[in-house]
Formats: sequence, C-alpha cells, structure tokens
Amino acid sequence: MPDRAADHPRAGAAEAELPAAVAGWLRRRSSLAGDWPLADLLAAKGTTTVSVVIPARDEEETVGDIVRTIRRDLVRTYPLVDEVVVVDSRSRDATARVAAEAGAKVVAQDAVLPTLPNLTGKGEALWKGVAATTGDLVVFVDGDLYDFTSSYVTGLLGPLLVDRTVAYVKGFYHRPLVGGGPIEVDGGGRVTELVARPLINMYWPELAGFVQPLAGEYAGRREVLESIPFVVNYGVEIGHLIDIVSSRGLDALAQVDLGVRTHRHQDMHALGRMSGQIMLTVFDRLERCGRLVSARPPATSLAQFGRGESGHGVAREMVLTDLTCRQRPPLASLRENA
Ligand SMILES: O=c1ccn([C@@H]2O[C@H](COP(=O)(O)OP(=O)(O)O[C@H]3O[C@H](CO)[C@@H](O)[C@H](O)[C@H]3O)[C@@H](O)[C@H]2O)c(=O)[nH]1
Ligand SMILES: O=C(O)[C@H](O)COP(=O)(O)O
Repeated sequence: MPDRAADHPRAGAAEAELPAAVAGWLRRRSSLAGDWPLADLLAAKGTTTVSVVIPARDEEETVGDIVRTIRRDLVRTYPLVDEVVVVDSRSRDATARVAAEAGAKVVAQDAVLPTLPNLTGKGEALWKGVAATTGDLVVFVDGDLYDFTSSYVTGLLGPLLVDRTVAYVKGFYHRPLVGGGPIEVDGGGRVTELVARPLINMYWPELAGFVQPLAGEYAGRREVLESIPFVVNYGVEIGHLIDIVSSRGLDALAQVDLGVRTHRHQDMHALGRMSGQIMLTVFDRLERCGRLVSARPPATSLAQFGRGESGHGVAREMVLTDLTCRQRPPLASLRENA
C-alpha cells in the first residue's frame, strides 16, 4: 500500500498524543481511490469474484443512477464486478422497479432466508445482502448517494485485491451538509462527530484514525463478513469496526479516500434514534468484553417530542421508539448449525 507519511489524512500537531500504533496505521493503511487504477485491479482480480450490495429503503430517486454507473463502468466496459444486488428494504416507493430496470438483481429483504423471523433496519438489509450474494469480496454502497462514481468501488476494492492481509476497507470523504441554508463544506456526518467519534476515542482509541467510521461505503472479504454478527439497525457499522479490530487487529483494516460524498440527510429525530442505536451497540460490545459492568442495563426506549395539533393549538407530541440492539449471528454459524 502506498506510504502516506506526508499525505492525507495528516496527523496534526497532536500526533504525539495519538497511540503510536494509530500514527503508523494511518501511514500504512490509508490511501486514495486514485491509487488503485482499474487496470491494476483487473490484473490483480484473477479468479476472485466481487459482489456489490446496495441496501435501499425508499431510494427511487438515486438508486437507479448508482446501479447504472456500476454496471456501465465495472460490469460491461471492464469486468471487475460480478454481481450488483439491491436489497429492497421494504420500500414504499418504486425502488425495486427502478433498480431492476437499471440492471440490478433485486432481492426483497424479507425474502432472503425466509424461515427466519424478519427483523428491521439497515444492518438487517446488509446481512441479507451478504446471504444473497456469492462474491469472494463484498462492496457495500448506500443507495441514497447523489454524487456516486465508480471510483468508490475501485477504491474500496484496491487494498483487498492487492494485499491478502487486508480484511475490510472503509471509505472516507468530505461530507458537506446540503439543504436549508448555505452549504456547510464539512458540516455533514453529525452523528459521526457528536456520538461515534467521541465514543471510539474513549473506548477503542486504536480506531481513532478512521476519518468516517460510520461510512456506508466499505468492502470486506466474505469469510470475514460471515464470521461477525451484524447489529440489525444503524449500529451495524460501528459494530463491524469493533468486532474486526478485536478479532483480527488494526492492520486487518484499511481506509480509502473517496473524495466528496453528498447524500439525503435524515431529520434530527431520525439522527437521534441513530445515535441511540450506536450508543447501545457500543455499550453492548463493552459489556460483552467485560469492560463495562452496569448495575442496570441501559433503557432501550427513546422518547422524542414533536409538534402535533391539539384542541388548544400546537401541542408537544411524544413518540417512543425501541432502540434495542438486536443482532444477527455470523452467517457462517448458521451454516455450521444447519
Ligand atoms: O431500514 C433501513 C434503513 C436504511 N436503509 C438504507 O441504508 C442506506 C443508508 O441509510 P441512511 O438512512 O441514508 O443512513 P445515513 O443517515 O446516511 O447514515 C450514515 O450512518 C449510518 C450509521 O452508521 C450508516 O449505516 C449509513 O450507511 C451512513 O450513511 C440507504 O441506502 C438506506 O436506504 C435500508 O436499506 N434499510
Ligand atoms: O453519518 C452520520 O453522522 C449521519 O449519517 C448523519 O449524517 P449527516 O449529518 O450528513 O446527515
């Protein structure tokens, strides 16, 4: 992997405070999408097969362009990707039709492993996506991206195709916050900055070098993805990082700069629920490895307040959501028990 001593992401003045392992990892395991030219990847691919999994819930606006771009650049023009699967996560819009018309294989989330009880959430869609595909390498791409290019996929595959010791590659980017007012160039990733990053630095400082620990664009080896549990909600990404660094060490992980990413932002209440799910995933992992002993487990119900109409004008309406950290077991364990 290219030596990034003087390149992005840079360790600033506080480098002395970073665990030495992180500073070294940043140099060894960070690269740019442009470091992985398609011709080199095609040469390295050999018989390795590649699946792209796109989880999508109500993404009719964007999912078609993402599928078309991957199929045009990486299936038809150059044979890097072997299958493109959209997991339709109970969409109420035309996501499934749009994705199929763009050339994806579309699987309904609940139709995969149908004998299991259905669970809800993004992590569930990803787990079913792994179950529904066969590639040796699996690339995940969110279905709500506005500025997707095929270099997302080539960048994520680069370290996996050329280095057997890399197990899992995370994307990173600049994240503008778009909508409402003027664009904030790095205003996106609010849950990342307010919740995930502080928790990671407190409890897994070896992961502190990840620029976008919650990125929805990442790739992994099938045997690795089938060996870890998947939290079924938005805790899935932080769960992956914690579980893989714990089982395989930091050098099994890499990150690639994919440039800039814009996506459909969720509202504040949705981000509050996401934050709660991420916190509960962290507490779950801390408890499992005996680092947190709580006299009373955290409550899993989140009360949020919105505006509703009452007979006396605007009322405060309370909505309760269950954020329980449900998990799917490693897919490999299902096969062993079959
Ligand atoms: O039940 C669900 C919820 C979401 N999605 C899809 O998952 C992707 C990402 O979901 P989104 O709601 O757009 O998440 P973000 O607000 O963008 O959250 C960020 O942070 C999350 C927590 O780590 C990650 O899961 C996301 O990938 C990452 O983009 C999109 O294609 C969704 O359609 C599903 O398939 N099923
Ligand atoms: O990754 C995150 O932090 C959340 O998805 C929120 O992202 P946003 O602030 O760009 O909407």
